[in-house]
Amino acid sequence: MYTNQRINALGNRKYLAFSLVFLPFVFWLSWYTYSGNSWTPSLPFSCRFQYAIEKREEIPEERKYVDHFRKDGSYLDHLLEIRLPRMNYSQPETMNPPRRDILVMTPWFAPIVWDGTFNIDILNQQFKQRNVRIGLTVFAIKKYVVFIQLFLETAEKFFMVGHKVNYYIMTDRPKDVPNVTLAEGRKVVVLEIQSYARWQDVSMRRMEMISLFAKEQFIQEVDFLVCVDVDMRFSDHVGVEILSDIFGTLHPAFYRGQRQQFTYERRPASQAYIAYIEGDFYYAGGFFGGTVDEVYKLTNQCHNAIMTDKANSIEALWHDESHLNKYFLNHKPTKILSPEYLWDNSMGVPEVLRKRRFVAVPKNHVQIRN
Ligand SMILES: CC(=O)N[C@H]1[C@@H](OP(=O)(O)OP(=O)(O)OC[C@H]2O[C@@H](n3ccc(=O)[nH]c3=O)[C@H](O)[C@@H]2O)O[C@H](CO)[C@H](O)[C@@H]1O
Ligand SMILES: [Mn+2]
Repeated sequence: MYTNQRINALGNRKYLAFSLVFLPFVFWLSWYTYSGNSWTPSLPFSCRFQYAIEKREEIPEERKYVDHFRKDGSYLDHLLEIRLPRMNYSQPETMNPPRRDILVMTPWFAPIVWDGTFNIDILNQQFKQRNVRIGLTVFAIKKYVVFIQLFLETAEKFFMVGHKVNYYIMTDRPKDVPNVTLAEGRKVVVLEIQSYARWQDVSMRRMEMISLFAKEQFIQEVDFLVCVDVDMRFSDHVGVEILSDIFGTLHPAFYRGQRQQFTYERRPASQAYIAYIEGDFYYAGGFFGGTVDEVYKLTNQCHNAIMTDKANSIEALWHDESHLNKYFLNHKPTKILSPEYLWDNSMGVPEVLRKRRFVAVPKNHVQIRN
């Protein structure tokens, strides 16, 4: 019975004609899918490479591994190789750590960056070979434009020297952005944004602005974002040792403190609420960063939390800084910068601080904010 039916089906001329047309089509489809010569596959397996092609369009020849993949059919065979040249440096000693006076590693294995704990030559080689592009975002709204000149001049001396840098200056006064001579591979990008009446809102809205521009622009132009205050000057090396997926900085006033003393937001009604029995460190609002993806997540989430607070008529004690601290409680940073990276000379110079790399410029708060 079954056999008869099959013979009948095979003998059906309509079925045969259909197979003759359909089977070559299947062959053609598979061939183009795997060779990828003239037709871009839209099947799921190719999605991440499609994404990579779009994201990496402006990268130099040696990084276009995606094209190799499409010709040769193997992604793993074309990963970027980072190969250090022969170098002369002192050996790391397992039994003799370079610093014993400070914590250099968190319990979740994020390094804490202090002078003497890293070799910048090794790191520069690694990041140079990745052809890393860094975006430095800084806001200068209203009178704060006066800080730009010193900020940029000192950044040219100390910030990511030898690497590609975009300075993203967000301001409501684009005409007041001074002209500063920049080294090769570095540029200023002025982004005009709106201003807010209260300085607290100016400070908090940075989260919104960074997340918006991260999505629209930064993701296409840079690999890492570094987001800082503008009322600052660089006074010593700040380089690729700071880069990691997502990083924060120990606040100069609290790095020795107990968690109960941290000025976290303590009202449960706020989205930034942290209980007295919680918290690792107190992070400063004026210096954080990471990959564009991670900074987007951080700023977008902090902005949403700020908006929720606003709808509930509550404002966190230290504004964006409170929300940043809440974010880092639940999303541990993958690297932490010591207060060398955010210092205020009004706090003196403790022995533990071998370098002051990025220092607050004294300001008259009342005058500059009004
Ligand atoms: C070094 C540090 O960790 N600073 C943090 C600290 O305050 P600060 O006292 O350092 O705040 P601030 O006056 O520097 O304001 C923060 C930033 O907002 C921008 N701005 C502010 C006002 C204005 O009229 N125009 C303007 O452009 C500017 O980029 C400035 O650097 O706490 C703030 C929240 O309360 C922020 O979290 C800051 O990042
Ligand atoms: Mn500041």
